[in-house]
Amino acid sequence: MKTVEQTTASNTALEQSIRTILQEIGENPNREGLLDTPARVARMYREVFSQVGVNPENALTTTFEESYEGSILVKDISYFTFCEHHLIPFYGTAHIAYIPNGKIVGLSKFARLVELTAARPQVQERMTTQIAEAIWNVLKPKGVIVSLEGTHLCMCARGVKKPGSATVTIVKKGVYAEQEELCQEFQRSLTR
Ligand SMILES: Nc1nc2c(ncn2[C@@H]2O[C@H](COP(=O)(O)OP(=O)(O)OP(=O)(O)O)[C@@H](O)[C@H]2O)c(=O)[nH]1
Ligand SMILES: [Zn+2]
Repeated sequence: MKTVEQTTASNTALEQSIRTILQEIGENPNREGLLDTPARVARMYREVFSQVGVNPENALTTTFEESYEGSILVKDISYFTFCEHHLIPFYGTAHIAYIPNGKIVGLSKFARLVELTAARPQVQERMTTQIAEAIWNVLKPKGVIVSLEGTHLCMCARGVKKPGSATVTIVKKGVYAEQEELCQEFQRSLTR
């Protein structure tokens, strides 16, 4: 846990770094429109990177015993995160399905899990894996499948400039890795 003095010092260091970036791109950080920008961007970074180093499993602390034998799908969970290569957003939707093995979790916790993995510099593959592994480790289900659709601004707004391109990642564990028909059922549910 950081002390107030340490937090203030690192806030100041973050603000100073942002001021330096403004100077280095040829801007005048002292002009009126930019005066509050370093503090504002520092606040934003603290917000959007608030879960750096936090274990994704922390989102799944409350579980319930339940003998449900079917699959559970929570789809279209929107997310915003930041590409760790360029520190600009990628965003999209997450779809999560699992087949429990005596233990379930509140539905909102999947959205919390997505939020927790999103609030840090990310790559889409690792975010997908972190979500799947947290569910696999905590609920010990028969199977879990996680799919993320992502639009990467680093591919749209700069570099190759390909707006409209989308990236899909899928991680399967347990029976989803073994039984193709379960994956097909998952895919069909997404298109309904
Ligand atoms: N695999 C993967 N790559 C990503 C993700 N987000 C961004 N990238 C890619 O990260 C790569 C970084 O490549 P570099 O060659 O080091 O950086 P760059 O010169 O800016 O690359 P360009 O984007 O091709 O201009 C780029 O190809 C991005 O498209 C992600 O979530 N997963
Ligand atoms: Zn990027």
